[in-house]
Amino acid sequence: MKVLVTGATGQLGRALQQSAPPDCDVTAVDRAELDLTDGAAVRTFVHALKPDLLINAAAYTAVDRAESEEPLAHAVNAAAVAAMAEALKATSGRLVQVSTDFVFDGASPRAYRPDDARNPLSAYGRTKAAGEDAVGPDALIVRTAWVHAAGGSNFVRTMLRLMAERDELRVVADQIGAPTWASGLAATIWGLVAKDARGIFHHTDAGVASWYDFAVAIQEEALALGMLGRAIPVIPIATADYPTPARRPALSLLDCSATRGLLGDGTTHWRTNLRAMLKEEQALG
Ligand SMILES: NC(=O)C1=CN([C@@H]2O[C@H](COP(=O)(O)OP(=O)(O)OC[C@H]3O[C@@H](n4cnc5c(N)ncnc54)[C@H](OP(=O)(O)O)[C@@H]3O)[C@@H](O)[C@H]2O)C=CC1
Ligand SMILES: Cc1cn([C@H]2C[C@H](O)[C@@H](COP(=O)(O)OP(=O)(O)O[C@H]3O[C@@H](C)C(=O)[C@@H](O)[C@H]3O)O2)c(=O)[nH]c1=O
Ligand SMILES: [Mg+2]
Repeated sequence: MKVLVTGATGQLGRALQQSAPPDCDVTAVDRAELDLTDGAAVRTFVHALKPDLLINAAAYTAVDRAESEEPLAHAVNAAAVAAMAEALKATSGRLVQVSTDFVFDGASPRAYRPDDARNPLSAYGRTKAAGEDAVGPDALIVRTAWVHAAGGSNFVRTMLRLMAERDELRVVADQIGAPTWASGLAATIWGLVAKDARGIFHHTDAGVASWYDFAVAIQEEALALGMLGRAIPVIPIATADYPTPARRPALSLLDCSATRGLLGDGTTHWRTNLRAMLKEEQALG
């Protein structure tokens, strides 16, 4: 099977390349090879390669910056997806689109199911919701949340940097979600592809955390691995005390039971995967 992966240098793009099944012939493209803001280039590329499958792991992921760059975020997160869908319709290829918990408003008292109503609070969330709407009838959409990978741009590496630089950290304790290791997400995407799944599926690591809980765990695990020299106080705060340009959901857990049911497997707790990610991060040096 011929597979095109976009976002080759991103967290998920890398993980997808590392875990591609042997029967998949993967072409992975970065921004220099295919700029997603150029819709004509996207269509031309797909028409030339004629992939059986396109996994779109590229996205504009700077949540706060998107508030002042929504047209650019929309071009990458939605218009490019429409161009992919249009070209794949002509070449009879399938599309896998990756989306986010930030399409929800976080006001639900329970974990979001795939068919729950969306109500994004941020420009990033709006552009990702528009991307979901652009995929065409036969696509697979995989929503995930709080993704991290060694070497990537993520909360874990931000915390490691700040914990080395500062004498204390204040982290919001009233935004609840589920951290997710890119490697497990990639395995789930390949598993859903193998099952020829269509429609919307959810994948996060098992368990629940606030960003504050996540930060505390990051410090504890990094200290245990010798990645930090000393412990600093990590102080739980309210969202109101950490103003950001983008609004974020308060409770954005994703109900992953349909995915687990289809794949017949379980997920690993986020803390176990955090430890695995940190070991890889340490090995990168
Ligand atoms: N990170 C997270 O916490 C979450 C991510 N998601 C979704 O998962 C998917 C994968 O995210 P993740 O791997 O973490 O994201 P990353 O930010 O790690 O990677 C995004 C990739 O997209 C590329 N990209 C951005 N703009 C363009 C462009 N104009 N043309 C071509 N490539 C471009 C980036 O290239 P470059 O390096 O050159 O900028 C980068 O390789 C995305 O759909 C994201 O929305 C969902 C939930 C949580
Ligand atoms: C650095 C820092 C952040 N925070 C807060 C801000 C925010 O509410 C929360 C997380 O911050 P970040 O900016 O790292 O996370 P953010 O980039 O918003 O993460 C999101 O990215 C997009 C791509 C997604 O799709 C989401 O699932 C989610 O992973 O932590 C603190 O409270 N203290 C701090 O020192
Ligand atoms: Mg971020």
